[in-house]
Amino acid sequence: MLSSLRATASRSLTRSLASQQQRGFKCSVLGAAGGIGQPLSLLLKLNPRVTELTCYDVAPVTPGVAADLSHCSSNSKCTGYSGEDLKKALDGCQVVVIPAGVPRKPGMTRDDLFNTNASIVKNLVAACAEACPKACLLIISNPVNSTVPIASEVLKSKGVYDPKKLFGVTTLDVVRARTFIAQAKGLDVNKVTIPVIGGHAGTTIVPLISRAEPKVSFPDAERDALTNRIMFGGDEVLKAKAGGGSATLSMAFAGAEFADKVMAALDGKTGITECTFVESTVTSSKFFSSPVTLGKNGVEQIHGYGEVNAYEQKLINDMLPDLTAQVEKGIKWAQENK
Ligand SMILES: NC(=O)C1=CN([C@@H]2O[C@H](COP(=O)(O)OP(=O)(O)OC[C@H]3O[C@@H](n4cnc5c(N)ncnc54)[C@H](O)[C@@H]3O)[C@@H](O)[C@H]2O)C=CC1
Ligand SMILES: O=C([O-])CC(=O)C(=O)O
Repeated sequence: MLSSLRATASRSLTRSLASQQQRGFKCSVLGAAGGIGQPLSLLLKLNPRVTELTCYDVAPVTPGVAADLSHCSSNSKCTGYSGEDLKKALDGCQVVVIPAGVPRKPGMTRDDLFNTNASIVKNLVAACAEACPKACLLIISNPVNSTVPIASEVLKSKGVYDPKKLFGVTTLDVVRARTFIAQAKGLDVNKVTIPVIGGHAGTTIVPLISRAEPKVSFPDAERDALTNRIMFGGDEVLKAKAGGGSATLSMAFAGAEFADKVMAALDGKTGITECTFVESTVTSSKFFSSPVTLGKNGVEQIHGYGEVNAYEQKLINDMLPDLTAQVEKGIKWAQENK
């Protein structure tokens, strides 16, 4: 009798421990040998939600990058692929993060990258459509305002577009806003939240400082300077690197953070809301970044940007034509380059 009670108790303990266990994810980084790709792959290799990581890049060093990562003593397998082996890297992936493509040089806008990066993103997303059509795709390659619409068109043409699973990664804008506000007000950065909406290029990046938590306020000149610094944070790094590339380490941090949130939500964790650039009806732009609740199937609910002050509303109104044009440029290019 006692031993049967013990067996029942042990079975129920095992079941309850199993239910607490995290689901494991197979992830891929495309562009994994690059300035963002390498530190991003490292952070994903160390993420306990990741059980398998594949690294793909056109650079022949990529299997070596993966061999290097595979020696890290975390509970995930890591393999590397280059050249023709893209589909092998993507096979069975649930999450694919794409930082492949050329970065800016000083004096360039993100839109100047369009001609090169549009076809890189198109080809990589086409391979995802064939090898892992149900994966969540997290696009980092610039210009995000156009590459995400391009990705949507490619997925549509392959008959596998699920708008709930396509994300433009705008997390770096939020990371910068949190950091700069925490520095300005002497706050713990881990307790600062702020929505940053719109797109991911210059003035299309709109931080809603009036909605930061904890509440903060600035004299107008300081608010203007802070807003400008968040909008042009990428240029600050570009200038500081003086021809040596754009933001890589902070982007890897932001990309790994966003990928972790997506995986946590896929795994059933509730209440995760992040700003991300998705197909949207919040404004007249077909794609827009606003707070999005993530769930078991990717996007669960797209929230409006809520109440904003007159200053922020003007920033939104002023940039919407540019954002819309950049989105439409991506859609048109993809439709003409099937
Ligand atoms: N969304 C965001 O917030 C941010 C986006 N970016 C963007 O991320 C992209 C990558 O930046 P970095 O890592 O600094 O550049 P990088 O030049 O250091 O690395 C890019 C990598 O992509 C690889 N690549 C090129 N074509 C490829 C293809 N067809 N398939 C697979 N891999 C390919 C290259 O071999 C290289 O290793 C740029 O477009 C940059 O503008 C950068 C920072 C922030
Ligand atoms: O500025 C760039 O070109 C890279 C980028 O998107 C950023 O750092 O926000």
